[in-house]
Formats: sequence, C-alpha cells, structure tokens
Amino acid sequence: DLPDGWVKKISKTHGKEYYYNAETQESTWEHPGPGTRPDKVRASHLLVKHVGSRRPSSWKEAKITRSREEALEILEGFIEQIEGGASFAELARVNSDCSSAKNGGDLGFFGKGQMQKAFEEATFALQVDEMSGPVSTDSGVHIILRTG
Ligand SMILES: N=C(N)NCCC[C@H](NC(=O)[C@@H]1CCC/C1=C\[C@H](COP(=O)(O)O)NC(=O)[C@@H](N)Cc1ccccc1)C(N)=O
Repeated sequence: DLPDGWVKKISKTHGKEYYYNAETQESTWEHPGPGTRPDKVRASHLLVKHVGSRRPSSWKEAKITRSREEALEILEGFIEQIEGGASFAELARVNSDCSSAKNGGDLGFFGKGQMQKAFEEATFALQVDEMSGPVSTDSGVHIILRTG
C-alpha cells in the first residue's frame, strides 16, 4: 500500500515503474514505504458542545446553551483531571457530547478527508498515546487522544 497522495507510474523514457506524489510534486524510483506517513490513524475524543456548535444538541442534553468560553473552561478542567491520572475513556463516556461517548470516545480508524480539517490535522500531528490541547471545530471543542 502507498502512503496517501502517492501513485505508481511507468516512466516513458525508462519503461519502468516509479512513484509520484501529486500533492508534493515528488517522484522517486523506490517505493515511498508504508512507514513514511500513516494513511489511517485511530483516536478517541471528548467533545464539549456550545451554543455555536453546528448541532447544539447531544445524547446528554437536548438543547445546549453553554457559551464557547464555558465549554473551553469545562474542557480545560478535564485536561487537568487526565493529566492528574484520570481515565480519558471514562471522562469521555460520561461527559462527551458525541455519540462516541458510549465507546469511551473511540472513533475507530480514519484517513484524511473524513473528519473536519482542524480535527484531522490535530490528530495526524499527534504521536500514538499523545493527547491534544483544546481543538475547535464546527461541532464544538474537543480533546483528542491518538490511540493508533
Ligand atoms: N467515523 C466517521 N468518519 N464518522 C463521520 C465523522 C464525520 C466528521 N465528524 C467530525 O469531524 C467530528 C470530529 C469527530 C466526531 C465529529 C463530529 C460528530 C459530533 O458532532 P456533530 O456532528 O453533532 O456536530 N460526531 C460524529 O461525527 C460521529 N459520527 C463520530 C462517531 C460516533 C460513534 C462511532 C464512530 C464515530 C465530519 N466530517 O463532520
């Protein structure tokens, strides 16, 4: 399998296979290797929605009216608890405004182009087992834990 953005081509002059990445305009004779960048990552998240969320409703609360600032304060409280040793999954299960709360926040594996850009970029920038700071998307404010 090729990392995202790479395609295999046949060189006209040499008649042999080479690899080309249209995103970066790179070309190389050798296979760019699966290890270079992960195509898919796995993550859990804890979402706190607010009045400005694209869908200000969740399994927890039919009509979410907290302000964006309040959501950020709540999320920062969870970050402190997790940094103090609390379980990310347990806090997500009880507090996340996303339906993934029932899986302890687990979203499963996903590739580029599936999640909102800010969420995708924040997740792909994390190492496995690393947690993000507050990340804002149209859904609300998230903390993300990369798990795979
Ligand atoms: N696994 C996928 N590909 N599912 C589609 C993701 C769609 C994507 N979602 C997001 O980017 C944010 C970040 C993570 C969750 C999320 C938003 C919302 C909550 O916000 P709201 O939409 O009310 O504004 N939760 C979801 O979507 C859930 N299905 C995630 C999920 C739940 C249970 C199991 C697996 C995944 C988008 N492009 O909008």
